Amino acid sequence: MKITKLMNPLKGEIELPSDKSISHRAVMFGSIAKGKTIIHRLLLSADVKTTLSAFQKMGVKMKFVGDDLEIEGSNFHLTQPRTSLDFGNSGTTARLLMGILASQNFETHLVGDESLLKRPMNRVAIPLSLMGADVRAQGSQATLPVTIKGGHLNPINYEIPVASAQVKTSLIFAALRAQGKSHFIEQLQTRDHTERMLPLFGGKIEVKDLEIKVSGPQNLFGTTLTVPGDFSSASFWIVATLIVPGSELLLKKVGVNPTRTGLLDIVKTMGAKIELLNFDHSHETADIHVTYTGDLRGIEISGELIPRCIDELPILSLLATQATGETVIKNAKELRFKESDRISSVTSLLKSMGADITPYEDGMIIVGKTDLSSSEVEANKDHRLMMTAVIAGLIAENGNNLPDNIEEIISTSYPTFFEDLRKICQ
Ligand SMILES: O=C(O)C1=C[C@@H](OP(=O)(O)O)[C@@H](O)[C@H](O)C1
Ligand SMILES: C=C(OP(=O)(O)O)C(=O)O
Repeated sequence: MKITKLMNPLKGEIELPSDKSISHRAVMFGSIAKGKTIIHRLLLSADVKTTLSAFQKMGVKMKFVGDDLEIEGSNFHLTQPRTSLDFGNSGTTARLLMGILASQNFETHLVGDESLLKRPMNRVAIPLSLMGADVRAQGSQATLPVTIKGGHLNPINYEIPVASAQVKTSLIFAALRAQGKSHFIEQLQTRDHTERMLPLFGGKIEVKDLEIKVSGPQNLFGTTLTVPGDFSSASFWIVATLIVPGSELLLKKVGVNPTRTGLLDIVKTMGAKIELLNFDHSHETADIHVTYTGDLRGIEISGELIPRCIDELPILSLLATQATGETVIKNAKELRFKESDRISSVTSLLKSMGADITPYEDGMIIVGKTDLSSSEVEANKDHRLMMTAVIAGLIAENGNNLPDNIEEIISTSYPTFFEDLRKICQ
């Protein structure tokens, strides 16, 4: 596929697809709760379909009624799947489900695609084993294929060594079924969708700054919930607006949970014109209005900001190529453990387009402003890298040549990405 340089600004509005992290959790909570859960606006991306199919294979009944998904919860009584569970490209499905499977009294074999097979699972395998689950995996990183046999769980006191919402959530799921009170400490605040959703299902959790306490065993009860628009998906259009001269977009009903919106703080500090309108407190959504100004400056992105923008760092790196001066991204080693090693994949993508970008062990330094040139983009199973390549193509002399299966890769999180792009191109 070829993406060509835009001659006109981006204009109009987009209603964002629903949030991937929240969709995964809504399906998981609905599947382990007792009774019926109704989910409005579930994201039907490849990763979320992976989560749906895993629970169906473990006996959970679900059906669509109109646009709503209705789940008949299992009350934590899942059944052993007849085949391996294939988690495809989805790290969230793999790590969170291991936390749920840790309390299930049967053995399950877990596999994934070539990208997921490389991603470390020891971050959940170690604490879940300490709680009593039997986890067998590959090598020192405990990569997939994993065999997990759950059962009786003990509570633990555990300082989570990496800033990871996936690890935190996996442990919360396990702690809900342990005999006693578990106590976790996070290194930095990561996305808190699980902590917010658990009480909606009747669960109890104590959260104070970076400390979390969960008593088990607890039962959960089905509920009705609506998934907000995905801020991470919105970030591609925010950056597109900020780099295509004359652009102006309204992004509607986007989730603006502060643990996710580091990119808003970052682009404001860089000098962007961006505002939140129509804030809806009950759903924590807002419309984001963003306007091109053209005079952005490089900044440092580090520390507590990193978990608040972890999935936005590829597209922020593109933005940095269009800002004056140096952008320094550090404390972001976690980028190396995503769908690709995002420090090296982002560096090679932007370098191939002529950017001044230097990779480091835990980040990158990008010096702008650079006129980007066209590139033959290599196929990569990383949806966020591929969306970054598309947006970069909108400003590159002669555009970008993209891999043929790019739509399929992007459907991991954003199945209507190209439809939305066409809507705002004039
Ligand atoms: O909990 C989640 O839904 C996610 C947490 C983050 O991963 P880590 O927990 O590995 O940082 C993020 O990168 C991923 O896209 C989704
Ligand atoms: C890292 C991501 O997802 P996951 O870990 O679920 O594969 C992502 O969506 O950028």
